[in-house]
Amino acid sequence: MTAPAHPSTAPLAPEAPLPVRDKLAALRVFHTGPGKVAAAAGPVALLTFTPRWLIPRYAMVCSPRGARDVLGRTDGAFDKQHIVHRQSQAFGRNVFNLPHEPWLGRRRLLQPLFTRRHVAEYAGHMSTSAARLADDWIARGTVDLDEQTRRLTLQVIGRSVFGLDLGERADELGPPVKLVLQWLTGRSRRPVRAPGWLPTPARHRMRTSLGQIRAVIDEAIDAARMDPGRDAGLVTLLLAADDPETGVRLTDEQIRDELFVFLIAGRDTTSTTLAFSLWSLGRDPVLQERVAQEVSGLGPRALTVDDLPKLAFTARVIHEALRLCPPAPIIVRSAMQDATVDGVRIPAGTQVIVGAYAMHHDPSLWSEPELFDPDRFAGYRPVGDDRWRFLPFGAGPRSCIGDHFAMLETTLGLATIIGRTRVESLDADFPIGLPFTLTAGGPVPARITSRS
Ligand code: HEM
Repeated sequence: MTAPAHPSTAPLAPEAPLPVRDKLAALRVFHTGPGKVAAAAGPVALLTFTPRWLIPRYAMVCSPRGARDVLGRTDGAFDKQHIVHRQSQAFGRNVFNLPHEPWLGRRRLLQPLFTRRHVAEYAGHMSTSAARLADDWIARGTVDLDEQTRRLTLQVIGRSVFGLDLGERADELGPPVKLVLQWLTGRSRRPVRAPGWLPTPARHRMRTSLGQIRAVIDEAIDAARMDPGRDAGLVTLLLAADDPETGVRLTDEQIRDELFVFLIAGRDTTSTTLAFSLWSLGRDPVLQERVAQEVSGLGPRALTVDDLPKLAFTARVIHEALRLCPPAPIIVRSAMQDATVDGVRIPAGTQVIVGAYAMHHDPSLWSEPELFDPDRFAGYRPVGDDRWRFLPFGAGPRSCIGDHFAMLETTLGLATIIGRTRVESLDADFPIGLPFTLTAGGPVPARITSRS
């Protein structure tokens, strides 16, 4: 896309007319914060603090045009230099956190591994795992959808990405993954912190967790290298991948860093989407019946990637879950130069927050935004600015590389579970928690019965 009007001709974005306390709260409560700033100051607003040398200036962007002007830039004008990206480099430099220049080649190398065709090759494990889990739920009677979908997605990532049957170890990996995410959230929400060399208990716990995760990753790389012919998932493709322009391959350390981010970026996001979808259907028997009927039309067998075109309503349920409960409620960048965003100027050095959750809940962009209505996505083919109002996977050059993988997993997972079970949500609210990605903040209890 072309760059918007030159920033020197645009007026400076307005400062949000809010007390410091409310500005800080808007930064800490990732999902609803940007919407509150937009209500007070309009779709693009600055949050300036003193002292300026200690706390950077922020901008909140909550309009589709604003999102386009930030996320659509292909020249690195809004780069991944935000504190969250720098902090996450403690876990390695990967396609998620690399700045623009080194990112270009890395994404070029990885992109072919995430096309629909490739994903279909290594990501077919969802139905089997989901069917096993659903039968276990029926035996239990009552389950916590949050805990259970986290287990499921870790199992599936274990098989599809690492080529490992994690079995019981999937449960063991849950706590270290959670701790690493919590550490990252804590660091990015606190502008003032202990110096890097200080051995705090939190750092010690984080390093231990990191070691546990890395041990599994190393095991996956070794196993794939020893037996390249086996069904070893994405890791096998990573070992063989090269940059289509330069022919350069990834080093073992780079492969390890990429696998790490696939685990961190792909686990809680997909599990929350599944948990929220199941909870929503568990509150609405009519919608749930429509999913069940769609699945029963396919016959009593394990679902495969070829069934996706026939699971259109199930996919709409997933989209609606991603709208109401986007696992990435905000998308953050740093302005590397002065830039025009939705007609106003954002100065270089500003930390920019695009409010995806705020736009997904904006009544001027969606009718009855709080209503769970999957049919709003029937025939949804957004064009022009409209396509920037729905950002579950981000947008522009740095949009989610795992979007096909995530849609495949969640659609097959939801269809398989609803095809076998009736879900009745026992709580009227879905508890929102915020450890980095938007996840459930507590148990999501549901009563499960068999459909057969
Ligand atoms: C429902 C599931 C998922 C959601 C909602 C989601 C959401 C997102 C979003 C919003 C971004 C853009 C972040 C930004 O612009 O700063 C992103 C980037 C990314 N996601 Fe996902 N994601 C999901 C699943 C996955 C999976 C399964 C994987 C890997 C297997 C993955 C890997 C990544 C990576 C590597 C990036 C960085 C891409 C880049 O900067 O080039 N995600 N994701």
